[in-house]
Amino acid sequence: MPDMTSKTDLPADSSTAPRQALRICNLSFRWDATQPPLSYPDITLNTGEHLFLRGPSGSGKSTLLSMLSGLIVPDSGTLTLLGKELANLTSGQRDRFRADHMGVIFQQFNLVPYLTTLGNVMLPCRLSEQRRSQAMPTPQQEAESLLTALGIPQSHWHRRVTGLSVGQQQRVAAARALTGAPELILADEPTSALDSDNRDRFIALLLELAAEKHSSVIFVSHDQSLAQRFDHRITLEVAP
Ligand SMILES: Nc1ncnc2c1ncn2[C@@H]1O[C@H](COP(=O)(O)OP(=O)(O)OP(=O)(O)O)[C@@H](O)[C@H]1O
Repeated sequence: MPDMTSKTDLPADSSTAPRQALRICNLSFRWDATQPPLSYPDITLNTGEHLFLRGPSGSGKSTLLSMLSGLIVPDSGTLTLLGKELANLTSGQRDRFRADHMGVIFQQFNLVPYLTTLGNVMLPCRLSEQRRSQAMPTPQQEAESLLTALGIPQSHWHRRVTGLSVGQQQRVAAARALTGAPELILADEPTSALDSDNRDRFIALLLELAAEKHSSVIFVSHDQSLAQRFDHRITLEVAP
């Protein structure tokens, strides 16, 4: 695997930050001892800011999201989320931290097929007391208002989520990520199944709803045309 270099327009540090959502310093990760490590630029992201992360296939975007969500731990460097150094937490504590503070939108949505649309959106509130207490005014009412904002007709709310179209499932996954106002939203290529009109509408809504909830968004995509919508942009590169 080739070395990776990266370009960023972010400051490496910001001592005047109101509150840091994310700070990455000298971060690297190696999947395999025979390969050179993936290394990352230093990043500081304040609460409520959003970051667009792009780069070619193999440049390490998904690996970074796996580190951010606490599924894997860095080999070196530090990764601090909401003031907590993730490497100092046990794997159980990282799972709890993820449930309490992160909404994740995967490329394949990862919706629970036997639950209804509403059941999927309310799931984070079943798994986290903190998310439940932040769902306003109640988990169900918040889920309904998110689904309305994201254009999912009421007639679909009590149906199994697998009966919805791909574009609708994508928006359900966004509603689930936003419910209970997590401080961080991680979105991995969430618009790959959408045409350009729907994609633009989806991103505008995602950023608007995240702003209402004061959530920071880290959005991964290959699609350069989306970059201007975000406060900050990072490009990861695979060196030749
Ligand atoms: N589970 C894994 N085991 C071993 N190597 C892995 C694993 N996941 C990723 N890699 C390797 O790490 C490197 C970065 O992969 P990663 O999936 O993070 O890149 P990416 O930028 O997200 O790519 P894509 O845009 O294709 O999703 C690649 O060389 C890949 O082969």
